[in-house]
Amino acid sequence: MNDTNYTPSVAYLGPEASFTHIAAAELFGHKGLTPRPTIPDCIEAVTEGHVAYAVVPLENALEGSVPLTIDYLFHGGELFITAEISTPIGQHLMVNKAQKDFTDQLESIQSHPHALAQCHKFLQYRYRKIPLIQTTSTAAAAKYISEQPALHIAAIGNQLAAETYGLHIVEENIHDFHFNHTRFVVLSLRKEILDHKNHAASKKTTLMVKLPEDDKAGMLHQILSVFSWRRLNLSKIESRPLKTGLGHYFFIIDVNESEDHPMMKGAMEELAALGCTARSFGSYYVYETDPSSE
Ligand SMILES: O=C(O)C(=O)Cc1ccccc1
Repeated sequence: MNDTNYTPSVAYLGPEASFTHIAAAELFGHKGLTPRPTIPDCIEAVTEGHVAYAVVPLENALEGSVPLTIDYLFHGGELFITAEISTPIGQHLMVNKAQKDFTDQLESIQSHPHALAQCHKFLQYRYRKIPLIQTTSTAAAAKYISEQPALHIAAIGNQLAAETYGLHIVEENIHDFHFNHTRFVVLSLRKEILDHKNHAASKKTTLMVKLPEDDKAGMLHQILSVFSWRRLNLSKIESRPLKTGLGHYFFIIDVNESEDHPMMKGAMEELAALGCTARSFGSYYVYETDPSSE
């Protein structure tokens, strides 16, 4: 990103005109981007060395974490986060142009599960009886309906998808809450920090913390105090299943500091002394898209 002659290869959750595509293009430009049909395909493209980076959605302000990304990132354990970009998300209902006069006859509405969930109230009140069909991305839904002019189906996705696939927008901005932002992360096999020349950004570190096997009362409190007395601000803590048994969890902790900060080094040492396993997924810049594009 700093060297204008170098074009990294970047896999993103496609097809063309997905929200992830927009986020990836914002960070890397359009050269070198290659769509993959699913989040695991994006991640495998990196782990198998086909591309240098993958851009995938990690978390949405309305819906929370994207489970597939969390699963492959934290349970895979090979990758690092090298940058984050947070973008506003506007969801629109769209149909094939051949269907624009038949929107009262819809037989299904398709989109990524997060997009369907972001529009839950709209769908509940306006299209209560219409089956909702999950797709691998919003753009996959848009592309599919563009190929099916005879079917009474709609997709939920962004403006670019409507333009790219020549669709008719039935209703704009159908997401239930105005503040609908998604965090996308750039993953790499190498621990590095992507420095985007034009954007000011804050730095953050993502940790995966596992409690000791002989869990004791107050353990989570002790973990939090490791950060609090050092004045290390946390921007997220989330428990996720360890997948070893009911009630077994690990914690994803985001700290608003770089891992090479002396206080962070001390925090990691204290976590180890408490018997926790703490793995850093890297320190990285957090970029925001221009709010005027919302
Ligand atoms: O990138 C997409 O288009 C996706 O389907 C993932 C997604 C879904 C909803 C909001 C942001 C990203």
